[in-house]
Amino acid sequence: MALPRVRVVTLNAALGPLDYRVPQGVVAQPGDILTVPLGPRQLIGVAWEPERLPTEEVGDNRLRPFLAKEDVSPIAEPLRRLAEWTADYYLSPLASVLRMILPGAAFASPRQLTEYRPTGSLPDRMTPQRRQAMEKIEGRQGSVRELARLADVSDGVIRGLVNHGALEAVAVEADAPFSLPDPDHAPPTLSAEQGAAADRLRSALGKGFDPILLDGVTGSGKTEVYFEAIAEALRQDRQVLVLLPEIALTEPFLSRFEKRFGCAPVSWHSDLRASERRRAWRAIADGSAKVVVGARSSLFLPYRDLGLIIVDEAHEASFKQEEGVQYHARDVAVMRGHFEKFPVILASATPAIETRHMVEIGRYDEVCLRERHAGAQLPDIEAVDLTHDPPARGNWLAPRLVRELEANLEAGEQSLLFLNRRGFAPLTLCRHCGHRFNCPNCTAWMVEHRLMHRLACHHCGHVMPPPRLCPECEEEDSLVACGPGVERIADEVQQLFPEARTAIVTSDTVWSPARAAEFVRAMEASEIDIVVGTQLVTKGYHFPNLTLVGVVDADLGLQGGDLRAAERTFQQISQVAGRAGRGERPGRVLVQTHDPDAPVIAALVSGDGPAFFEAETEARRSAAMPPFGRLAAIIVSAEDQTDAERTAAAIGHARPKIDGVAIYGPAPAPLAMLRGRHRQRLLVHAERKLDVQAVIREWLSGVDWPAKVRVAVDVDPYSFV
Ligand SMILES: Nc1ncnc2c1ncn2[C@@H]1O[C@H](COP(=O)(O)OP(=O)(O)OP(=O)(O)O)[C@@H](O)[C@H]1O
Ligand SMILES: [Zn+2]
Repeated sequence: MALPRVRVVTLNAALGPLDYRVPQGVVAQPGDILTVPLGPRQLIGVAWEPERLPTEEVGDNRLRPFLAKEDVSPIAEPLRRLAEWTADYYLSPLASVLRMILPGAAFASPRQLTEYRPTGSLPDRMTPQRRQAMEKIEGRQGSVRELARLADVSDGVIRGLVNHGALEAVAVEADAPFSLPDPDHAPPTLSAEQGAAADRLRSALGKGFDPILLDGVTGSGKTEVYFEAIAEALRQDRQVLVLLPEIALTEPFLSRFEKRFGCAPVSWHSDLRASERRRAWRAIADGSAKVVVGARSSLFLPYRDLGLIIVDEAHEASFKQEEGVQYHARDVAVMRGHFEKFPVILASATPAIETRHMVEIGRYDEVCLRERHAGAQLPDIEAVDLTHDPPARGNWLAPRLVRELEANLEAGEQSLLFLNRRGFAPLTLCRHCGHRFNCPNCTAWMVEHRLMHRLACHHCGHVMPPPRLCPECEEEDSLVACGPGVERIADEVQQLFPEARTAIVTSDTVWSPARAAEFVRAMEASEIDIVVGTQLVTKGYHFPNLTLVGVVDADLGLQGGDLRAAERTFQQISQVAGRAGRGERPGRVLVQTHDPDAPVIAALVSGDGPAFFEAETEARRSAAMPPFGRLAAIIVSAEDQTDAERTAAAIGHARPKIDGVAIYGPAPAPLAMLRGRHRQRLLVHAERKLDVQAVIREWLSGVDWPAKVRVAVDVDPYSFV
């Protein structure tokens, strides 16, 4: 008789499925999480249905027993199916998907652990490193390793601070339970329109798969309305996941949630400490974490009884993961609802063409909110033609916008200037010889950050101090900043209105939920008059006293010929415009452009979004672009240029000749070098009905390449660099 055996997928993407013997007296079912031996190592893996993962059978005599069954809930069948679907669709190893279900922190730490926090006293001897550490740590708490990483110092510096009494140990109970949100804590009084929408969402709960687009203008109360769906899920004792596009949005969400439900939800994002991660993961898996709010990585966690997913700001491109498994969290959220049979709500004021199309063909239902809450009006949008009304020399704000800022300051109202560029200037060059500062690792300019006093590459993070001499011609003080970033706009505002209180809001200044909370507090306390920010401030926030929005450069996003450039510009400007006039006073929006006749600008000004989307949709349809056709990018990269070129050429050479598929390239990717790797790209354009993954899988399986070359496939790409 054959020995009882189990097939295991480990979390190591380089390994295929492995078979183990089931030790006597133990039962192993698909989904169980096991510790298995591999040579001298121990690995975590998941038991899987053997018939779904065919592999070469190992004889009974070579079968080793697995070591242990982990004391956590097994991965349920629908989640196993979702993992397989994700791996297949995005052409990724199943192991890489499992790593998102079972992140390291889930098992690592013990029940009780030690963390450290500032005591308030400083050591007698203050080294620059110690000072840096204490500044960066601020009021935070974490393990030695976490604080060291946070402060960008060695573990030794942190230990030194502990020994000198500047940091003290705290014992943390790793698995303390979370509070339960109360669906009846403080329900709002909904308007008739909101009430009807909430009814529709509530009625979807507990009845199976039901994807719904919640399409409501900015400030219409989408959040209030989907909170009612959350309340219903809580009454049915199901778990809920709310996906947000950025962790900076988490904090305002938490406090709003707490007002409605009496306690904060469980959050999951990259800023969590290991202890918080373990605690959240365990509560998610045992079902005691009722409502989870998180970034896209929270989508794959093993919820015990998920009954609803809400994707807020569902049009946001940041839901697309650009590394590892290159999945789109919005699309996988819908698939999760399909496998686990629950409703999925996509909330947006500017839904993506892909999502609208799903509504059009009847796959998704649509619920609309057409009015702002409490009679607030949508702001007027006006174009400022920079050709006719140019800014003063060396400045970036047109006289018309400056006058409006002044009027707003006098009226004691807040203003927001939007420019999607971090730093002071995107390009630095030598006025004497024309030398440009490029990143040594990337095809990109070094961006000047005056606040941090350095030049930085936004692709790889390479930094250098701004040199006094030009490295090319050695001319002194010859470097000039070209073009504006938010810091430069903030400088201009300071010069125009020295008395105004300004704040710069970018990922450099608001990098954590705590920072975001501080920004919200300062805005609400009217400690800020003018905010200068990147896309980080365009969504989610609700500041009633914010009445003027200026878009510094509406043409910026239209450069580069990206498939979604116009759509994204429309979404971004509508979103940022939507921050204005949310309270009692009406808002106004000035959009600076060199091309007021461009269809996207004209549509924003006339308010005719539907016509713009229709024209964009038709353009996509006639070019058979997504969602009417399919795209996939194959990126070949290597440290050595010739290696990358050779493999790309071999892949190009083996290209399949199939009706309905066009293959472009290989050619150097627009970002020809990234993090020190040379990149070649092929683009696959296929008819909608074609199984493009099967074509690519078959194609690449016939080509070999050296281990130092990386070949990544990006299915449904959002980035074309
Ligand atoms: N029925 C209601 N009762 C009380 N306050 C409400 C109600 N509906 C909306 N609000 C308030 O109006 C403001 C805007 O609502 P909310 O943020 O939910 O809109 P939104 O559609 O999600 O906005 P956006 O898409 O612009 O982020 C919030 O401060 C919210 O608390
Ligand atoms: Zn770089």
